[in-house]
Amino acid sequence: MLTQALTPRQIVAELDKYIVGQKQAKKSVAVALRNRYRRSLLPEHTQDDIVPKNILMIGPTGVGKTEIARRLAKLVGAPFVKVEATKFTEVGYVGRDVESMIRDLIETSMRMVKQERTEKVKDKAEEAANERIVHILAPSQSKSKNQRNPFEMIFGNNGNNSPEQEEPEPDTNVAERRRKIKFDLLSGKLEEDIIEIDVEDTAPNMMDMFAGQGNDQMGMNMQEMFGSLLPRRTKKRKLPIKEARKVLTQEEAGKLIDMDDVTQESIRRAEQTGIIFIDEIDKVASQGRGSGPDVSREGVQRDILPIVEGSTVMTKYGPVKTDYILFMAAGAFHVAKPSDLIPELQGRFPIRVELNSLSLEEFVSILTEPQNALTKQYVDLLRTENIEIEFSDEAIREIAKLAESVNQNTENIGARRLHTILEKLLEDLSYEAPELTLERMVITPEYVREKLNDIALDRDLSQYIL
Ligand SMILES: Nc1ncnc2c1ncn2[C@@H]1O[C@H](COP(=O)(O)OP(=O)(O)OP(=O)(O)O)[C@@H](O)[C@H]1O
Repeated sequence: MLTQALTPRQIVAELDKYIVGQKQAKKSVAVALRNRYRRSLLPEHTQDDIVPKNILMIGPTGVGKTEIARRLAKLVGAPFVKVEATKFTEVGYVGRDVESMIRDLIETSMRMVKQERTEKVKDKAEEAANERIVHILAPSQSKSKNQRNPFEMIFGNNGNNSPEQEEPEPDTNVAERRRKIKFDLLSGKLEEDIIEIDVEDTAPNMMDMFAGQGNDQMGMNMQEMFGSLLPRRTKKRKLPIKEARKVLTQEEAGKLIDMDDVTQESIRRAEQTGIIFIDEIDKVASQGRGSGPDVSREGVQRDILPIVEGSTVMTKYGPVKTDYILFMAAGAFHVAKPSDLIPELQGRFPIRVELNSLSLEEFVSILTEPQNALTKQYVDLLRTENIEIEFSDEAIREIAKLAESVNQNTENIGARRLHTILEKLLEDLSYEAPELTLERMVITPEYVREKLNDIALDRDLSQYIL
């Protein structure tokens, strides 16, 4: 993929568009990604000797760890999943469940590839869908007049094809009618007309009901395994033509896409470019040779280890090798230290980066600079109600200060605090917007104080509201 050829500097520049600060972390992930590209240029036998160097991100909550990983994946079109390591310590989880992260990755990969392929055949599929609509609106006379024997349709009629048994050509009237309908259809005249179509029935069937839970854990599914042997069930639905076209286009696209190819490409992409983000890894680090919870925490690390070291996981799409998947683990490490992880796992995450707590200045930048900055989002949303809001620079500073002080006085949740504060700040305006007649509104520091001071200064209140 072309974007993989981005230089580390270009990758950092791309990340800068969305994430404020955290220079070191951006650099490290950029290098890890570039190394992957470098590896792909090497001869195959050398490639196999080079394993990706996984990254351990250390930093408090809400400072951009997940955001960096997610943006990186998006940048290069890599399948991405995030899991919480603590999930595997929950009651009911057993060792093999850690493999679900690979199954989730392959599902993500399948979805991406399927979507891309669907996009490619979209025009053709829509054409076929239109053709089907025309045939439904103007069925051929032969079928409607003398329905063929269904057995004959399935088994043929042993070559006894006498001329009168052959399906007559649709007569010129039908052809003419179809031509006219097609013209109306394509010029958009029929969009609201109701039409009845046969759609595939996706409701669970008896096979699935008998299959129970066990198969699900293997990532298997009876319908998928035997689906092709069973007759496809359809049901009739009445829809406006514009909706029916969407359904039929999906179906037609499905016929045009080579699913074996999609599966192979998805596996390749997950294996070679996949990124798995394992959050809260510090929560499964154990201190001292404990018993009870410590044992289970160490157990989770031991379960994760083979996946990170490189192994093969069975999925319903086939075996998936984990050797070249890029793993990023993250944690606050307030109590446990990276050295409390089992040594083998420490060795698999040789790149360590620290992410800093965000400063007041950084809060100001987060509010205004990223392409999807929070204040821009609210401006866009309220514009749909014909209200142009504008945040004065001082108001932004006031919001940032409030966020910082609430973080200090309650729990420090980093930039996430900006989300809750802004939501509260604009709550009344968002509620009243449809009835307001103003066209422009400037959010001033006074407005911020008026809306938020009472809550922000009251520790108990802000714990619940902000
Ligand atoms: N440096 C940053 N620049 C821009 N936005 C940020 C930054 N840090 C955090 N955010 C915003 O805060 C939200 C939470 O950040 P993120 O999910 O990256 O937290 P995290 O560090 O991974 O914490 P956790 O480990 O608790 O998930 C994101 O949705 C993002 O919008």
